[in-house]
Amino acid sequence: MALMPVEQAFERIVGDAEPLTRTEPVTLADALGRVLARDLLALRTQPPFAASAMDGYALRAEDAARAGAELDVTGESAAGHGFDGRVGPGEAVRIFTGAPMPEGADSILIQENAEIVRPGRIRITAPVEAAAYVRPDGMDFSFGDAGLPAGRVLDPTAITLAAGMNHPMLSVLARPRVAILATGDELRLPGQSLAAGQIIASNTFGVAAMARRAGAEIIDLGIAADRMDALDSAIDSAISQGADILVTIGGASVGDHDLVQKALVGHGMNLDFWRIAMRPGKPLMSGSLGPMRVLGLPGNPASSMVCGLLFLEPLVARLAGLPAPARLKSAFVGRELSANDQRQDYLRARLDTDPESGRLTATPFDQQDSSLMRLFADADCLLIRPPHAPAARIGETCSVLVLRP
Ligand SMILES: Nc1nc2c(c(=O)[nH]1)N[C@H]1C(S)=C(S)[C@@H](COP(=O)(O)OP(=O)(O)OC[C@H]3O[C@@H](n4cnc5c(N)ncnc54)[C@H](O)[C@@H]3O)O[C@H]1N2
Ligand code: MOO
Repeated sequence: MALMPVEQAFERIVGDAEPLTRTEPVTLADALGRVLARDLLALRTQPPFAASAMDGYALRAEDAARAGAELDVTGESAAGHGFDGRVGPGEAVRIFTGAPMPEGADSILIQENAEIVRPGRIRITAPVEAAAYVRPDGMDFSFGDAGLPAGRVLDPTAITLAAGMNHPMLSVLARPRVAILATGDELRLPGQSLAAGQIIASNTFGVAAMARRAGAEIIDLGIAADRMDALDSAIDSAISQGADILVTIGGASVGDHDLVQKALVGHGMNLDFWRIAMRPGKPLMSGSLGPMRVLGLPGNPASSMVCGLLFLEPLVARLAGLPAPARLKSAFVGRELSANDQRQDYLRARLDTDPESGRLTATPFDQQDSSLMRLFADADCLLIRPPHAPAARIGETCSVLVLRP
């Protein structure tokens, strides 16, 4: 199989992906970042009564058209405790923000424009305009009004509106279920003691974090040894737990112990493509096993991270109904670069921002071996070198993927 160009691979993996149709109820407290599954209508009217927007006096504007007019204060209306009587000519009712307008009153005199002549009597120091500081009922929304559309990502303002419309629970799209399987006889978990030749299965944690950040729920399948029976039972487990995506890590290349593809094909996986024209990440594999999508990431830590950023993150976001982070930016090249071969390079690089112009300069690190994770954690971006790009000089324009947008 020829190496698949990166853009084509993206189209094959992400192009036709649609948000999941499964839904689940969540409380308002758990709604942050979730995606509304149905249009949300108001279950009440807000405000449910004409209300004062200020602390002051409720009165009839015709009694307060000139400074110097005096009025009798006949009662009080506070939020939660309205005034039962009626405001008649020459009368006012003490009122507070959010309190119901008493009957007969049509306007609010703010208290800064009132002098207390004596208890129960005020003088107006500035004329009051008709309807001043009155919020009519339903000013925000009325029962049955459209509040939030299906597909809306629930951020703090949307959650406040949903609560105000009297929805204690919200129906949201289910999170895509991403099963993650590390493969390799050499792998142990962080904290376990290591025998000679063993290393830590570190990638799974980063790939899981990446998927969760993009909106996934994680199914941790642990580590499978490089044996068909171990791989078979892990694949069975992903299927039985209803994974939407199975991500395998390692065993994707051409070595004698790289059995992942064989095990998946044995389960009936439809292999879409294997091997892609990029560096790092060449042995990337994509396929489907029934309704479950399968992404086989290479084992090298930098390779799995780059493949995760390019393909897993946008796929998860798409299935979750969430926008993928905008990572692509333009920058200047910070060091000379040699001509590229047929694989699209993603070079771990430092990104400097000119404090005055805001211009970005990306300077790739000297070392780019795909096993180096310390450098990756130091990097701010990945500088993209297209296939067959000629040598680049300092100051040329390039594209970068920012790692912390
Ligand atoms: N003859 C060839 N050899 C290799 C080729 C090739 O085309 N011809 N491709 C190379 C490329 S490119 C990559 S990338 C690697 C990827 O190989 P695999 O996906 O089969 O990965 P493994 O061999 O299982 O592991 C590679 C490396 O990464 C370590 N590893 C594996 N899993 C994890 C994990 N979960 N956390 C941390 N580290 C992990 C593993 O111990 C190896 O050191 O193949 C090249 N070879
Ligand atoms: O693609 Mo491998 O990821 O170059 O090391």
